[in-house]
This record gives sequence, structure tokens and C-alpha cells, in this order.
Amino acid sequence: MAKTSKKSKAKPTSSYSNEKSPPEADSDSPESMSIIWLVIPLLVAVFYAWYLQQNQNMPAVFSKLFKTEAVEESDLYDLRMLTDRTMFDVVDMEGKGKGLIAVRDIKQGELVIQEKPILTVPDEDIPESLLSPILQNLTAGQTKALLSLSYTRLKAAKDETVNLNPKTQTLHERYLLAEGIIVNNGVGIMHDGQRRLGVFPRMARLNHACASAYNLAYAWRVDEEELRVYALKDIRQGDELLISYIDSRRPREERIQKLQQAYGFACTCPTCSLPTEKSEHSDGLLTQFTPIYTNFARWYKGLITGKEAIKIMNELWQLTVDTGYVRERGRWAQEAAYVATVHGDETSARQWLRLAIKWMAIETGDDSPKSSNLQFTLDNLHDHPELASRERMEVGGPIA
Ligand SMILES: C[S@@+](CC[C@H](N)C(=O)[O-])C[C@H]1O[C@@H](n2cnc3c(N)ncnc32)[C@H](O)[C@@H]1O
Repeated sequence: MAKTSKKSKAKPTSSYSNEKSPPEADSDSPESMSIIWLVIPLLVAVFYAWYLQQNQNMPAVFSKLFKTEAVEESDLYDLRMLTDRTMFDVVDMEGKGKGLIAVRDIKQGELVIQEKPILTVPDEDIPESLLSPILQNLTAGQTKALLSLSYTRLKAAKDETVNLNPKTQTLHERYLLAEGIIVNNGVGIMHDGQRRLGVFPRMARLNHACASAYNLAYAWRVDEEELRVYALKDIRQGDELLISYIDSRRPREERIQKLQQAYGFACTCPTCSLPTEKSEHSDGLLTQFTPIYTNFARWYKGLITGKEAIKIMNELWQLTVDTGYVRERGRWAQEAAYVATVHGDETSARQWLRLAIKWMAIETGDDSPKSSNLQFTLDNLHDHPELASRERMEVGGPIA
């Protein structure tokens, strides 16, 4: 290459006709050396760019230069494309693999992720006969997205070694790898009235935190068949985006055991990392949720009055303040509104309904069926079929 370019280079014409042309420069001449010094860095740059491309680390703007038609489709699920980087980025987190970090402040109730599953399977044991055909029907991009996700266990036989290289593995090995990934990343959803596990490549990068430490809530939209993830709290730029994989209203030891069992990791979230005394205090509060709610629920059986039920609901609400666990507020306010409605206390019912609408919108979006139903109830309270259907009583509104 160096020689060709040198030969084609225009030489200065001599003004003396009898002057001989200088001999061709050989490869050790200063001219050819300078070209080599240009070519080597160029080759290194091209190789480095190729390497970044292969390892999904290349900034999106440069990656476009290297795209072929085949890569275009798979890039739909490529990590770079999964985030527009205006809200969050995918980064390596110490001890947790990858995770999502807010690249700007995110307001409580903001929609963070909206995503359709790349595959769904029944929420039970996933046999090879069921999964293999599903895997074969995935596009190249979906396969790439699926196989890039994390797993902690593979269903391989005791002495079986599994080739993890997607390019050379057998269909059986592909099944084992995909099964492990689905178990680790699948999200429970409803489809045609059946409980299934869906894989959502963006959502799958969200790490877990317990109790007050997570800042996102997710909701499945049955009609749209897509997952929505909302900010449960205001999130600051640089904070990790976190959801809860389990019901974390239980003592630390139980939470850690459950996460280890189901997802194969020892939780190191801020709630699980509290010093012993603080952790015991936190456990004491978290374990009060269930008995307090059970006490409230006695109203449904007529075992306590509406006034007593609302008093208990206010205790429950106070517990959400004390623990920072706010995940169920929408539903609990809705239940309190129902108590007030049934006892004909319209003023309290409206107060609870407004609170329920606020929290349901934060948790599931203001256009969700749950939010719309609550708004409908508020707008049509007079026509509620159960209005004042039990003894009329001033039950009381929210104290918070
Ligand atoms: C659904 S994936 C989350 C994204 C994952 N970190 C990745 O790199 O793709 C679940 C896995 O993330 C890791 N993980 C999630 N939350 C964690 C936590 N609080 N502490 C330690 N590891 C965690 C565990 O390896 C877990 O099996």
C-alpha cells in the first residue's frame, strides 16, 4: 500500500532537461517511514474500533459507521440502543454485574421504561421441548439481547459442561443457557389469563434493593402487552435505578435467604447493609406491615367498625412514612376509600380517593386502568352501587 501511494505521488518536474530523475526511494527512506507511521496508527484505530464494536462499548454515534444490514436489526436490542441515554445509562456495578444509573434527575411518577417482552414462557418449570422452538423463532437481535443477560445457575447435569459461546454451542446448550437467563431475569406477567414469565432486556438490567432502598415500581399493561416502569420516588442524577424482586417486608435474614434461593446472590442493598442495631430496628418496623394490614382487613368480615378500620389504615400509612416503604400506598388508599364509601362518608371517601389516584398514578401511570377506574369512582361517587350500604358513619380521612 505504501509503495502504490508513493508511485502515484506527483514528483516535482525538473527545470533541467538533462537532469536524471532521482532513484526511487526504497522502503528505508525517510518518506516511506513517515507513511508507515501514518498507516500503523490507522490500522490500530480501525482494529480498536472493531474491538469496541464487538464488545458493545462503542459510542452509538461511531457504531453507526460500522453497521451492516444484519447488525441493524440486532442493534434494536443492543445495550447502546436500549437506552437513549437521556434518562439512564447501563454501567458496570461493583459486585452486581451491570446496572442502570440515572444520567439526570428523574421526577417521582416519571415513566422510565416502556417495553414489550422478547419472549414469554409459562411461569413454571421450562422444559427444552417448549423453549427450544421459541428460541429458534427469535430474531438475531432478540437472540443477542437474550444471551447477553446475566444468569446465576444453569440446569445442566452434574458432570455436564456447557459451552457458553452462542456461536458454537449446540441447541441443547443454547436451551440451558437461555433457561438460566430466563429464570434470573423473567418478570411475572399475565397473558390470556395465564401467569407467564416475560423477558424484557432493558428492565432486566435493573438490580434489586429491599424495602425503602428501591426507587422504581413496575406495572404490566395487559391491553398494550407491555411493561411500564415508573419512578416511585424522586431520583437524583447518578443514583442507581432499583426495583424490588421480592416482597421485602420481612427480616433481613429471610430476605437474603429468599434472594439467594431465587436469584443466586447475596443482597448488599442499603437496607441489607445497615449496621446490626439499625437493621434490627428496620426489621422490627417492616414486619409490622402484615399484622397491621391483617387487622385492617377484619373490616371486610364485619369484625371491626369502619372508624376502627380507618384508624388502622392511618397506622399503616404512618408505617410507610417511618420505613420509606411506599410501594402499596395506591392500593391501601383505595381500600380506605372503599370503607368510607360503604359507610356513606363521602367527604372521607373523596379524600382517600384523591390520595389513591395520586399514588396509583405514581406506581402505574396516570393513564393506567387502575388510575382511570379510581378517577371514575371519584367523578361518580354518588352513583357508587355500595354507597352507604353499611351503617352510616364518619370514618375519617387520611391524617398524612
Ligand atoms: C435481573 S439481573 C440484574 C442485572 C444484572 N446485574 C446484569 O448484569 O445483567 C439479576 C442479577 O443481578 C445481580 N444483582 C441484582 N441485584 C443485586 C444486589 N442487590 N446485590 C448483588 N447482586 C445483585 C445478581 O447477580 C442477580 O442475579
